[in-house]
Amino acid sequence: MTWHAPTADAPLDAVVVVPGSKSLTNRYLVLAALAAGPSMLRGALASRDTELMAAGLTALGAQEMTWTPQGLRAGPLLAADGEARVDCGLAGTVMRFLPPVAALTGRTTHFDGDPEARVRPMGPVLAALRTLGARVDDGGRAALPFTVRGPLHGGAVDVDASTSSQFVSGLLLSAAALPDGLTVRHTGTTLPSLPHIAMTVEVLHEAGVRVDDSRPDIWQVHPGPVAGRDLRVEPDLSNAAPFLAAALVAGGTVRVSGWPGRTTQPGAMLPELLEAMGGRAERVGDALAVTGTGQVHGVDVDLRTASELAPTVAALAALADSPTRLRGIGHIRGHETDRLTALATELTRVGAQVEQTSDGLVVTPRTLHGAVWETYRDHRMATAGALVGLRVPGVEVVDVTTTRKTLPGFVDLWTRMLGLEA
Ligand SMILES: O=C(O)C1=C[C@@H](OP(=O)(O)O)[C@@H](O)[C@H](O)C1
Ligand SMILES: C=C(OP(=O)(O)O)C(=O)O
Repeated sequence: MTWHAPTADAPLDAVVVVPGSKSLTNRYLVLAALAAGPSMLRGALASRDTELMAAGLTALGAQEMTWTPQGLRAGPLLAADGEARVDCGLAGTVMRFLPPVAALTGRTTHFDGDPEARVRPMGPVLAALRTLGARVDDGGRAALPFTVRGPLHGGAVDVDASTSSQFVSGLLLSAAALPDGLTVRHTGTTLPSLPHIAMTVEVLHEAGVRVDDSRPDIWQVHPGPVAGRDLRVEPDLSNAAPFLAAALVAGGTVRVSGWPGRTTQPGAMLPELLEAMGGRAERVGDALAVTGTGQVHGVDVDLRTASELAPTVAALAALADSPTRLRGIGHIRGHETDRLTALATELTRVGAQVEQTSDGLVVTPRTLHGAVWETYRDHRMATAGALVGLRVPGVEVVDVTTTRKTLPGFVDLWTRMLGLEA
């Protein structure tokens, strides 16, 4: 089934309310399960990735995971017997954050996920768990499916997180529950997505956990209780990206409400990035408003701290008036799909000239034409196709419902932004 991406036939004038952040919701859920008392996550994201996280924590013994109109009520883990099973779907946060939690419970836990998840990198997490005393059976594949059994002792562990910052975040999130705490040292030459590690440190601090991150590439989590919390989840700024980018393509203004004044989300980079590509970004009340003219400029940008934005920026680049170079994102070959190949293939199919480099893409705009846009079960490939379709008639996005990974209401929000009936 394909979705006919609508073109924008007039400048935009829209307010978009984007649901809660996937990265924050799933961190808060893990900490809620490790806390001593109940938590309430107001504005939590309800999507496939967060539902899988809640279900995984329930399988591991979480007392409560209840969606209410106000948000998600989450209760701590209780001791439970027997073997547990966790379905990771295609969620990096579930497959990297839950194995340490499973090891803490001492139960044998079987992890698996979608076929596409079985090629996502897991080796450094599994090696770290073994170093810390857990038994891991992965059949030598260093990938899903695998079985984990605790106990887990703390201390210190080295991890090469050059293919995903989530290896570090996953270990840190569980570390306060270890009797000795845990010091994690990154040993690789590059480290992507530093803001996501800062996000992990920040949510730990907010839950009363002491973390020392004063040395580069080393994080020390002290043992201690995790506080149950009543909190509000920020909107997902990475999901806001294609909507704000739409203003550059179609002209007019798109406002995303509830934009945080300060945030660890990589979407913090969007105002500067969209300005470099030809927009104007300003705060209006609690919103970020982006205004465009319909003319998009190419950029040369290192996206290693914000690689989730790469599909949006690559789609914009194909509609620009000059070439774009994206750097620092070799690791996104291990995201939901090999995103460098997927973006190069689909942008080439609609007529752009795209070269893959070792750590990114060079996109040279050409006259584009409609085509079937494959999405490879990748939510951000679907939203990138929608963005190209704003300008290019006849873009047919395959399996647009893949957006339910983090944004189940995508098609509704997109058509409403265009002033069309949802
Ligand atoms: O910790 C997180 O919530 C995330 C970290 C990043 O992963 P990588 O470091 O693998 O890019 C990001 O791309 C992903 O979407 C979410
Ligand atoms: C890379 C992403 O997801 P995940 O959390 O599955 O790694 C993403 O959402 O762009």
